[in-house]
Amino acid sequence: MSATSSPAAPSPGAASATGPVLELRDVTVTFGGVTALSGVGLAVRPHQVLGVIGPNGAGKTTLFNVACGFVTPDTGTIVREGRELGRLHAHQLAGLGMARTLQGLGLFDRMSVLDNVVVGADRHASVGFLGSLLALPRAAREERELRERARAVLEELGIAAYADRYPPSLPYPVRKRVALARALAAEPTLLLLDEPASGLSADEMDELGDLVRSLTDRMSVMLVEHHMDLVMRVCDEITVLDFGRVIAHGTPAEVRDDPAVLAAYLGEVVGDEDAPGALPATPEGGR
Ligand SMILES: Nc1ncnc2c1ncn2[C@@H]1O[C@H](COP(=O)(O)OP(=O)(O)OP(=O)(O)O)[C@@H](O)[C@H]1O
Repeated sequence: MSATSSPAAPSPGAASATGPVLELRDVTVTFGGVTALSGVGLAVRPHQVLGVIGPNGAGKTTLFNVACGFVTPDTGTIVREGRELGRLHAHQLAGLGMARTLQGLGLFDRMSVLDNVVVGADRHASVGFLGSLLALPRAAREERELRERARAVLEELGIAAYADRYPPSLPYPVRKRVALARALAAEPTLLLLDEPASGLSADEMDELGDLVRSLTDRMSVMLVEHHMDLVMRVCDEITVLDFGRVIAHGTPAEVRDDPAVLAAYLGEVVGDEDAPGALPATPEGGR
């Protein structure tokens, strides 16, 4: 199965590299006696949505954590725009132009929605927390700009009306959008999404798909996701894992028809198209 280049045209101002914005090369991860990933390679290209799928236990979460730099592989390398990454802490991601959302959302319950998103936008602040405490004029200006950027992202995601609310009072799909807004506020060039569709209705998932596609003019996206219909609809390319190995890679159409992929999912879905992992029988607007 052959890799294809992204159909999305690069736009000025986003990632300038023509090579991959993120590469995993020959990555192996073991936990005790369990091999979670074995010799895995993948590449996220500029302005592309790369999907990562696989049955339960295939290694998707481990791969996501490796891509974020939170799990150090036993062997292999992670390369961000040509630069090899070592182990990272969460606060270092933004400086690398990376942002991610997690299944657990990780919102601050005692901060307003707007403040949660401001935390994400903070990457651009140069004065920092101490400057804010001392109320330096520059800090005040940066604070204003951060809040403006955060409000703009809330508008973009259609949740500006919730700016002054607190996460615990909001429905789950709105909280998911807040988590996404926080990631986008950092203006990343690479967005890593872990199961963004979990807990969403079919309509909400469609909206999420449109939104993810709309981001590709300014960033690349790696989407780790169970919901096959979403993956098939929004991804330019898909890497399929099973038992910690890449068993297929290609366009949605190529992956959908791959016998190895069908075999890997057979035990999981048995023709139940409503199941999260079910492979749709017909293309759903695949590009
Ligand atoms: N911290 C850990 N300690 C031991 N084994 C682990 C650990 N994390 C993952 N594993 C094992 O590694 C393998 C891959 O797990 P991983 O969670 O990455 O798969 P997954 O594709 O995300 O699964 P799911 O779809 O069920 O979330 C599994 O066999 C899992 O049991």
